[in-house]
Amino acid sequence: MCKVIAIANQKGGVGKTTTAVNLGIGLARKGKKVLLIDADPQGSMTVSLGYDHPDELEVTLSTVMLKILNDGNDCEISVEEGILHHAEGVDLMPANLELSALEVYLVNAIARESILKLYVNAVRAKYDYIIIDCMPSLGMMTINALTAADSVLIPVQTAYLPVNGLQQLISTINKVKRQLNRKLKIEGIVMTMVDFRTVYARDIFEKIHLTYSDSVGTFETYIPISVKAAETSAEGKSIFEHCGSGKVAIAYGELTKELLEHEGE
Ligand SMILES: Nc1ncnc2c1ncn2[C@@H]1O[C@H](COP(=O)(O)OP(=O)(O)OP(=O)(O)O)[C@@H](O)[C@H]1O
Ligand SMILES: [Mg+2]
Repeated sequence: MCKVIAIANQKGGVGKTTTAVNLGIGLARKGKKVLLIDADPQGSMTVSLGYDHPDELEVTLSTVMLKILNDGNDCEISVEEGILHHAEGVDLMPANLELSALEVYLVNAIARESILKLYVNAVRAKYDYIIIDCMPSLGMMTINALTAADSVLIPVQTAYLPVNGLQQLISTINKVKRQLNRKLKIEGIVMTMVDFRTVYARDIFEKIHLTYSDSVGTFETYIPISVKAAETSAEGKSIFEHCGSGKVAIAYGELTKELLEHEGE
């Protein structure tokens, strides 16, 4: 059975892409077959896996989504089309700027929220996990990701208390759940870039736990701040390859285990 997880938060720079890449590769290191889907026109996931010029890629997520939009249910999707195979054992459906044009196009399309889901359904039999890296907005691409997903994992940066933003995200998730995807679950909040040297970090950390651990769920594992994490995206590697003994690699290893425990594995 394949599980599809969207990594979402409309706030920018909270660690969505870093979490999607390292959780995906963490799962692959545990023997799982993993597809990473870059659903952000910035192509950060594509670049951080070492594909430095996403605009030169011939087939990307926007190519396959456009095909589905044009052909509807008659569309034949080849499971290999556009897929890149990364050296660390994950597959990637890349993205580039064309995805923002597609997002505009989606607004007037029939079944506009379910286009990514049709793609995911066509390829999911091949994988144990599909992880979708969302863009920092609650626009049509993120709605597509939430509609295609079984669960959503929410990275939250502990630099400030993100109450309003989180409420808005949770209410969007609930709306998608009511109207488009009844089975959507919240996998939990993961706190990222945690820096207990700052005055407020522990305070915010505890407040988030207190406020959300029952209602939404929070992961026990948190991701500490480290320059090593920032370096990996420039290297096209995971944190496990870049600095396997460091605290961020250990944390992403723990996060992977915690996620597998959700499945009872
Ligand atoms: N644990 C960490 N410690 C230090 N820096 C980190 C850590 N995790 C991520 N970063 C860095 O913080 C920046 C933002 O991270 P990332 O790109 O993963 O966030 P994002 O939520 O995907 O951003 P966007 O909203 O633009 O898509 C990047 O430069 C990344 O390398
Ligand atoms: Mg990102």
